[in-house]
Amino acid sequence: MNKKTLQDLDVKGKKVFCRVDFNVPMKDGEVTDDTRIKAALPTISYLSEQGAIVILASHLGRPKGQVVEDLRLDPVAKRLSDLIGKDVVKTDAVYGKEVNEALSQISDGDILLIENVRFEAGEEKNDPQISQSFAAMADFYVNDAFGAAHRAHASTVGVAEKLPAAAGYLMQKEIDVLGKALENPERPFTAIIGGAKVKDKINVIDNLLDKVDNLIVGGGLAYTFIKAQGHEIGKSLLEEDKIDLAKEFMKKAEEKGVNFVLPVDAVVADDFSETADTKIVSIDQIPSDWEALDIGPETREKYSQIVADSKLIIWNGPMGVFEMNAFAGGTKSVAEALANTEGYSIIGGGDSAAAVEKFGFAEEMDHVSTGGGASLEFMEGKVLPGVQALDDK
Ligand SMILES: Nc1ncnc2c1ncn2[C@@H]1O[C@H](COP(=O)(O)OP(=O)(O)OP(=O)(O)O)[C@@H](O)[C@H]1O
Ligand SMILES: O=C(O)[C@H](O)COP(=O)(O)O
Repeated sequence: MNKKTLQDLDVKGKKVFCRVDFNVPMKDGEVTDDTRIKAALPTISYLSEQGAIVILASHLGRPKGQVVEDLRLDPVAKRLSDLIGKDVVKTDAVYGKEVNEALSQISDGDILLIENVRFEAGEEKNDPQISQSFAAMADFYVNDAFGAAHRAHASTVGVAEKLPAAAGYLMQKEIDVLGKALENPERPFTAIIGGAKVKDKINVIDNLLDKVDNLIVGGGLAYTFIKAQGHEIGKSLLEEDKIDLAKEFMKKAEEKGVNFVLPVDAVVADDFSETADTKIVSIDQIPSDWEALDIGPETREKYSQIVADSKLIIWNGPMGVFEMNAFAGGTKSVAEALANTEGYSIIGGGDSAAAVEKFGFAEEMDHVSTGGGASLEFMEGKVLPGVQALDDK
């Protein structure tokens, strides 16, 4: 990475405003998945051990500039404190008198978490007044929030422009792993793209077709491609206006010598429900009033074999409606293949990360990105504003 990192800052006795992505799932006031908090610990511990005063900032949910009681960061502060084995001071304000008072009472090495930055309307607008308030609190800015690096907000971009700004360890690792994979891949390089909508994955597929040896498509978006091949897909997910684009992608793959792989069979259901009647059919035999909700056994076998034969695999988006047990088998098989391959396995965040976690394979993966939208935009080849705003080396 060509950006400054923690090693470039002398933080002893200084205040560091550190943006993290603590946008974690919560239920009844408890953090239900602390993956993102754990992922930020190396940076937080390092800053604290170096004797910096660590001012942490994060968003949680989308409160849209209002105070939403359920989106306060107190449960996060508690979990962080348990994980790091140290008190974490939490303020109810994002900036201002309360935060300044708290800061005046803490010592080098201490950690303070300000309130959900999205309680302030100016955060998402990258309002210069808010970023100035953040900058006024500190001597340095560190961004460790890879998951929010695709957002150009006051706490991710504005403040970075007002202070000496460097990447934290998590940010550095995410950019290094994903960047290296896309720029200088070990081959065979396989991308597996799933999920629901072609329109959300257009730029990812387009960018990956320039880089991969195998492009595997699964999930709901596969059926627009199956339709483009001339097969009937019954009531399966279809984006009619993307059929021509699907044809273009298949043509581009052929021209580039990319092995473009689509399902050969599917689990079809007579209803979008856990209790629907289901059967396995060949991909050209989808009944007109049924819908394909998972890849079939032959497809699973085929995809798993390609994964086993690859040196590098990047996966984004589930193979079926994995939230329902009846249609989770395809996603589980692919997750298992990634867990078992000798190739380097990268999970592109969001639903796919949730799926590998659900099936118990997360530990087996080489890299599970903490970014959902951010990893997707990175794979699209976009420059992430939160990274761009950091100081060059
Ligand atoms: N065959 C299918 N028919 C309908 N929906 C499907 C099918 N396969 C997968 N899905 C649904 O796709 C959804 C995920 O799609 P979406 O495009 O939102 O995810 P994603 O954003 O690609 O995932 P990620 O968060 O990993 O980037 C899941 O909720 C899943 O149930
Ligand atoms: O969960 C995420 O993907 C990040 O925290 C970004 O959240 P956002 O989509 O609400 O900006």
